[in-house]
Amino acid sequence: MIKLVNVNMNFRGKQVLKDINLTIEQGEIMVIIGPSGSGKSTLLRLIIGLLKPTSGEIWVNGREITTMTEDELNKIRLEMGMVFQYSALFDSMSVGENVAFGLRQHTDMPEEEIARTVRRKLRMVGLRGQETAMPNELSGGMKKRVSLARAIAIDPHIVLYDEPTAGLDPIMSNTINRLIVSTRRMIDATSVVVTHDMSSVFSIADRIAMIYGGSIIETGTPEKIRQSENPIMVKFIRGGSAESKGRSRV
Ligand SMILES: Nc1ncnc2c1ncn2[C@@H]1O[C@H](COP(=O)(O)OP(=O)(O)OP(=O)(O)O)[C@@H](O)[C@H]1O
Repeated sequence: MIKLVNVNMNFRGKQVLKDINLTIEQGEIMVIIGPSGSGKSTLLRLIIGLLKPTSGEIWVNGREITTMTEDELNKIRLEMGMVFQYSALFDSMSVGENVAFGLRQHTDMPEEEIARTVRRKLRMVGLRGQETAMPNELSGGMKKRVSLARAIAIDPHIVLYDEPTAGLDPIMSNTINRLIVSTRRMIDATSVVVTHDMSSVFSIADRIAMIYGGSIIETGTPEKIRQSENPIMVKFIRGGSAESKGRSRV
């Protein structure tokens, strides 16, 4: 479970997140939406402990992380996997080495077991047998899938996704969305997904939180959000769809 209590974040005096209160239950897929610059990525970086809030508490699986040392945070991060916006694979390493990276860095798992785990995780994301491929031989969607396999290699309790379908065509976006849902089912992970892509939002979310100007203006199930009468939300849902269609043609 993830819980943010009265979280404020300022960058050089500019308030980027204002009094955020948000609870994400164990096993839930929470999708964070909001316009560009509203503070979505900042929220993810706070949850993974890359940023410390100006004030407020952040609880991850029952522990308050804002007062932790870097060593303590590194341990907590082992319970989290992150899928970065641009996949962030190591280009000089093969697919298998990318997926194995965290296991080699943070566990003393024997090589045979690492190889078995890598094989299993690649199978989960539909990339069976791609261990020796290099990232530059892969399409954007395949890179995203490798990035997901790497994020879940150490069986995290929490998976964070930053714009997982950005730049992908609608078919590959659907594949990634199905993987987000099946990953939650397979490893019972709590998932936080930041996205602009409104078609993804409604197909994967258990709940949606809308950030606007640094504040959460509405939280609820997809049905509740669809029926929202908040003019900002109504406008965003319509505009967001148009934006995601435009982007997917690129
Ligand atoms: N390290 C930083 N230093 C100063 N300002 C920052 C920093 N990180 C983010 N900001 C500012 O905080 C605001 C929110 O940024 P953030 O990246 O969280 O928004 P976002 O909702 O994820 O936007 P996008 O959808 O465009 O990725 C922006 O005005 C940004 O310029």
